[in-house]
Amino acid sequence: MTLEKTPLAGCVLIQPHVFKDQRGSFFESFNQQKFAQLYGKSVHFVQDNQSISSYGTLRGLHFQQGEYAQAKLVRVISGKVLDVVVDVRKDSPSFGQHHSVELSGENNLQIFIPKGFAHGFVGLSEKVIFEYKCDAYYQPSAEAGIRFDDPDLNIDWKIPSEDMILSAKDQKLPLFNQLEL
Ligand SMILES: Cc1cn([C@H]2C[C@H](O)[C@@H](COP(=O)(O)OP(=O)(O)O[C@H]3O[C@H](C)C(=O)[C@H](O)[C@H]3O)O2)c(=O)[nH]c1=O
Repeated sequence: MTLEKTPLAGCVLIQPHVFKDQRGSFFESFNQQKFAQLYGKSVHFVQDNQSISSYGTLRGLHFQQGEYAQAKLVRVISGKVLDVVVDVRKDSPSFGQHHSVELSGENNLQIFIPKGFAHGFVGLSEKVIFEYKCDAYYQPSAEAGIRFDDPDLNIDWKIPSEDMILSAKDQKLPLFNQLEL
């Protein structure tokens, strides 16, 4: 397992070590002790989520606020996404900046997203099975979000807008400069 920093403080990429043999492959998708040794801080996840999306499905940008803020460890079990995180920590040097990375069932790459980030992804393959761990429980009353096409963020989602599939909720999310953080 190796860890690589991103330009956003606290947000890191994790590359598990994949064991391959004549049967196929194996890797530890999460190991609390190894994570803490590499990251320098422990994390205690309490909820695992899975979503299945078709090509063009864009989920996000979402985050939970206050005491319900979630750190997440996200990965793609099969398929491919462009995963995007936005730093919404007002006191952060990278406040308002975003980082995107391709996660896939092929590269097994994971991204650890600390509390204080909005998160979203768009499906780049025909079908995506997406799995992520959260260190705080789902709390609908604490949900917040940013419109995917926010002009200040200017995120390149890599697919034509006419291919995008969004929930009614996500289509009505506020712009970044309308957030009360
Ligand atoms: C997030 C969540 C949702 N739900 C229920 C609420 C809805 O009835 C249904 C679908 O929820 P939603 O449309 O918010 O699902 P996504 O658009 O995939 O939301 C996720 O999208 C981005 C990528 C994230 O990082 C967030 O963790 C999460 O907000 O599942 C639950 O019961 N528990 C949960 O933890």
